[in-house]
Amino acid sequence: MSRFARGITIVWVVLRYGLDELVLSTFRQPWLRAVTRVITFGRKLDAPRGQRLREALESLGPIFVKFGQVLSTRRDLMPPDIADELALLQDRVPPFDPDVAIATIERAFRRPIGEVFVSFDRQPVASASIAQVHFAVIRDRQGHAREVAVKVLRPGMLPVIDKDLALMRMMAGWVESLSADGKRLKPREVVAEFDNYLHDELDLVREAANAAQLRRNMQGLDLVLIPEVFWDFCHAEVLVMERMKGVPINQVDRLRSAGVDIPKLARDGVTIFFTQVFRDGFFHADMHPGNIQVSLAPETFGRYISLDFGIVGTLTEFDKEYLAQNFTAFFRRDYKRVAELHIESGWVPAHTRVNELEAAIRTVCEPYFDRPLKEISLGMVLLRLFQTSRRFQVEIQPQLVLLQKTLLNIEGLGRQLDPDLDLWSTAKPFLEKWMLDQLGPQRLWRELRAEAPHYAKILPDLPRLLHDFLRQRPHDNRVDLQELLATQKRTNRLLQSLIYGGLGFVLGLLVMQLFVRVRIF
Ligand SMILES: Nc1ncnc2c1ncn2[C@@H]1O[C@H](COP(=O)(O)OP(=O)(O)OP(=O)(O)O)[C@@H](O)[C@H]1O
Repeated sequence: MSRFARGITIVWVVLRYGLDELVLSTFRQPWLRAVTRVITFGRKLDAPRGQRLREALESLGPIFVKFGQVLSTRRDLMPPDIADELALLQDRVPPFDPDVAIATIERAFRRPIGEVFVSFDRQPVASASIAQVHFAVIRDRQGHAREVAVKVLRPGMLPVIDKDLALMRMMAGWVESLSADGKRLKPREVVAEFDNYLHDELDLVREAANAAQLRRNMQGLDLVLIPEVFWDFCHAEVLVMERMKGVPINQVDRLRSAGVDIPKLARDGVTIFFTQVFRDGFFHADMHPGNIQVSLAPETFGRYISLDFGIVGTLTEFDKEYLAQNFTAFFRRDYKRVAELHIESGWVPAHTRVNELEAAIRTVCEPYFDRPLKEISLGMVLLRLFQTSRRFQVEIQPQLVLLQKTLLNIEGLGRQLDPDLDLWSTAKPFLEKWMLDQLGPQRLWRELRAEAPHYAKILPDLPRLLHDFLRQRPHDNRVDLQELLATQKRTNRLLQSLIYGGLGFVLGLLVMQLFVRVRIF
């Protein structure tokens, strides 16, 4: 379909489902509203607006469905009724022909399928808009037969995606320029984010790399299994990984009757997530129940199995600091500190008044303390904080929005498993440890260690640099020598004060840690 015809289809769907009503009331051009009312005269719009939007996206095809799914997670931008309805969107599409999957694999590896795999199941186990999964058997480097899951990209997706994205960008531009409310919703920014997200999903090597990194990070925690990636069998369009065998996490009765400790499972989920966020700064950000299973195998009984690594979040030290400081200030009900943190970070425009921001934050946060601490949802706190900050023109970083969304998923999942889950006492040790880590001597030691390779590189050059320096000086060696001795004395004094100062600093930190431990929580 040409772009023009696709554009017409979209306009027709918009009118048919009454989506114009969602934005028209805010359109600045009264004539446009009048024209639309004439064209759509007699139209019946009984269903609620969220449902109409969901049905319209479904009728526009899988890329729009994915867009709706992504939008549903942006609760900081959407009214709740629309976000709830969009969350119902299912990325279910009929599987594509296995011969097409086989052709993609053969093209990727330039070998017939029989030479790539020992065996290959033609029947897919799952099929979504971007990819489908087949089970197969490979022979690994050691010659052992290994059961694998093979993810194959749906062919010809790139042009479809690019065409739909171009139309979405155009529509976003219209909404932004025609509607008074348009700028606040930042439609062009949302589409640009979606563009990144889709293009990332089209590169399975990227997903494989995410899986490998998470697997490495999670080793030793003994709470979660991540499939091994078989790099010899990976390509941008094909991902081959260890086949995992578990029970989907939403089959709680089955898990319970198999003897899984469900409250522990709930706590483990929170522990895994906080370890990923606060220890590694690298977290699985697509934690919906379809991507989580539980192992019942004797040697890994009760451990999580994580699947689908298309979306991960990365946090910088700055992001982690923002989160930890805000959470701790929040739990101390120190809203002034929360406001100051936003201003110190430079995210709020300079003219913002701290007390106004503080009052707004107090208004959204205080109602949470009406309930027991263990029931407070950190995801919700963050969401409210972001919504408030937006009113003060704070740009919230996408990785923090991703984190907030995942936090809501994890908490939702945890509470589903165990309604008595004490989120705060599970999360607290992580924040505590992280704060101590940031303030304590570990940080100094870590930073010195990080700089060590740099010193190792410049130290051998020092004699030469000194020699070069002296050669450039006039040839009055006596003066040079005196100067050098004076400099050396100064350096010695400086070194002495540095050592004493450093010792004092480390001691100070140790003492401070004791106070911090008492004061923060
Ligand atoms: N390593 C694996 N071992 C066993 N089954 C797997 C594995 N990877 C994927 N699957 C199966 O395939 C399904 C889809 O996988 P995945 O979620 O990675 O695909 P997707 O195309 O990203 O789907 P969606 O976008 O709907 O999440 C999983 O729910 C699971 O049933």
